[in-house]
Amino acid sequence: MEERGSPDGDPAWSLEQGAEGPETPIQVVLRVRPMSAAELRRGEQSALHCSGTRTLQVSPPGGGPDVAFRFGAVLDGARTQEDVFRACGVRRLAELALRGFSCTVFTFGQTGSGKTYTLTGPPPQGEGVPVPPSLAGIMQRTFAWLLDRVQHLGAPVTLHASYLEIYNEQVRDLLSLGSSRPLLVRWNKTRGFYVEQLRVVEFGSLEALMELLQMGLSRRRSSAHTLNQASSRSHALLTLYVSRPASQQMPSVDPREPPVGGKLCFVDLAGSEKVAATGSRGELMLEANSINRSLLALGHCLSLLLDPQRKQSHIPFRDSKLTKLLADSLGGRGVTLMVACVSPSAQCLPETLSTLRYASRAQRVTTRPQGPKSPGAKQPQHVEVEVLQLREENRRLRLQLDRVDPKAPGLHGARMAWAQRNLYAMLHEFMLENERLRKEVSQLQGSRDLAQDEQRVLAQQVHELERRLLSACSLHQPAPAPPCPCLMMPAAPCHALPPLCSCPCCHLCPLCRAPLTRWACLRRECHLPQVLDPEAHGGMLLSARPPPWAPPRSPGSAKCPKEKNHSDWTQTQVLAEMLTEEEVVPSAPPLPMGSPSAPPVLRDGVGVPNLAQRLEALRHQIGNSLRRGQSQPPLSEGARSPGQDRPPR
Ligand SMILES: Nc1ncnc2c1ncn2[C@@H]1O[C@H](COP(=O)(O)OP(=O)(O)OP(=O)(O)O)[C@@H](O)[C@H]1O
Repeated sequence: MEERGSPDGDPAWSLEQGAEGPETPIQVVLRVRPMSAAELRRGEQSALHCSGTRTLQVSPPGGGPDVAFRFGAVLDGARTQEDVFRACGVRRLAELALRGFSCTVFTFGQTGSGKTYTLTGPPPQGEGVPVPPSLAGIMQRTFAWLLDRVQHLGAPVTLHASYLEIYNEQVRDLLSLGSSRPLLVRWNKTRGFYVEQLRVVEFGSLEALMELLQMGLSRRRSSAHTLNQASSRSHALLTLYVSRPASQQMPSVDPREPPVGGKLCFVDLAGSEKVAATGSRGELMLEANSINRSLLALGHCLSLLLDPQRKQSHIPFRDSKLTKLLADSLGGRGVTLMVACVSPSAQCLPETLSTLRYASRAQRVTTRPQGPKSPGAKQPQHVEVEVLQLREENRRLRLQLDRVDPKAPGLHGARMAWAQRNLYAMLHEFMLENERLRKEVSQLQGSRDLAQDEQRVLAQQVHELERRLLSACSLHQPAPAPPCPCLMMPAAPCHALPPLCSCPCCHLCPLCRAPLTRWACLRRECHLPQVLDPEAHGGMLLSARPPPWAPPRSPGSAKCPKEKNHSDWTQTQVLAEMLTEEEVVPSAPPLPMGSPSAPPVLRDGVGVPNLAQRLEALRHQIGNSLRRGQSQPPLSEGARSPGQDRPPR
């Protein structure tokens, strides 16, 4: 069977070419499982007929017109696990994950329709009885393909995995080392919704990954009921994180966070069930109610996502843990594939029709896949917009809460308690998030203000030192001083008066290109006449020249790179960047506070020591030139005595 979504001719493949791709619909593949032994025993008839590779024909048992449904691919009961793997195009998703996209495969359908079978294959038939490789599901096949691909990539790739289940609206870690207690679902601006303290395990081989899968599968809740002997009672999410070396991506801000990079998530949803049909009682019934409620919330989000106007505003992803964790896959920046599973039996037709409608709706939902982004890329304004949106949602939730009238008909007993518990929990969680965001915004603003203050102080110091340097130089300068050919400083300090050359632009001698020792050209005598030739340089005024700390001209260039006036050069950002040779990021964490007289210190301790050293060098130079000025006799008439015109210290 041909693989869908192959790179050639598939518009979705162009995703990899841009940071944010076009609107991409959720891909839906429909799988009809074969009649089960029990269904055959009961003599049930098939109500489904696959006509072609993309259309499913539904024939109601009592006659009546057929109904047709079209999907990306329709696979009948004769299709093997390998056919399904190929038809779903999961290799394409894995490839996209390797390129930094966030991809999701989820199975959906009634209980007993074959979701778990499709994703992970049948359960082992006994202790130590291995499942034949031909029955391996989409997950094992994708794992094998991915690890093989990584091996042949020729570039280092790091792989991590996490595995969780949502059982009775509580998140549990299926890979936890100790006892598994419920984990909180949180939200932040870089990760969206995420599970706090979820164990993320690094693995390097297919065997290690298979072990993690088996560990999770064996811990996942399952029970027997009328329609399925091994029915999953929870939604399970296994996520693979693919990260490339630091040179190809930004590192994660928090070492406890999973690495930033591509993601491939497999979601095995618990099946919807009619409690009357499955005969669930007690705990089974509670589980069934919880499963149905979260699937209802998922369906509600899908319906709203279909409405372009609603999509822009509020989608109630917070209504359940499942919708929170699938928010990005459904309405966000992920690439998503849904495998809808149905039973062919006419007895299951109402549930099958419900699945088909659900799946039809899902394939009209679009996402905007987006490549990897730096975690710190968001600007404070974006955070503020998010805070505003969250406040609006907060207000809506309060309204919802107010509307829960204890005397309202139909809202009493357990339902009432459930509604209140959930709304209060949601509200509480939401307010905590809001509070965190507010703190973050004010921290960002504080750090930006500090950085600006700091840049102002540095600019003033450099300006002052520059002034002192120029005034010190003028003490020994023969009048009139011909300008230096490099146009960065008067010529006299550069070549005529050794060893006074202090022009930082002359790392190479502009005439002979020889490296300058102590910033003075060793062969200055031989080209002194050229230097002193007034034709060799444009008559640039000192006030129009960049200050001494301006960057050197590119070797071989006859002109200064770009003429800037003095105020341009003292623009604080430009200044700090040139001196430290790195970008000054206004949103970096706040600076440590120092005494006002202490030399300025930039964040991370990298830039400013550099800057401070340069300032120190400038100070040193001024001192030297002053000392020389004091010890030398006046060079010409009209030259002032050093004591007379000593620059302030
Ligand atoms: N394509 C198939 N070929 C053969 N057997 C299948 C197929 N699909 C499902 N089955 C069998 O049907 C039964 C139910 O399948 P499965 O447990 O995967 O359903 P499910 O949708 O995950 O159910 P639940 O939601 O209750 O967990 C299992 O015994 C499984 O082996």
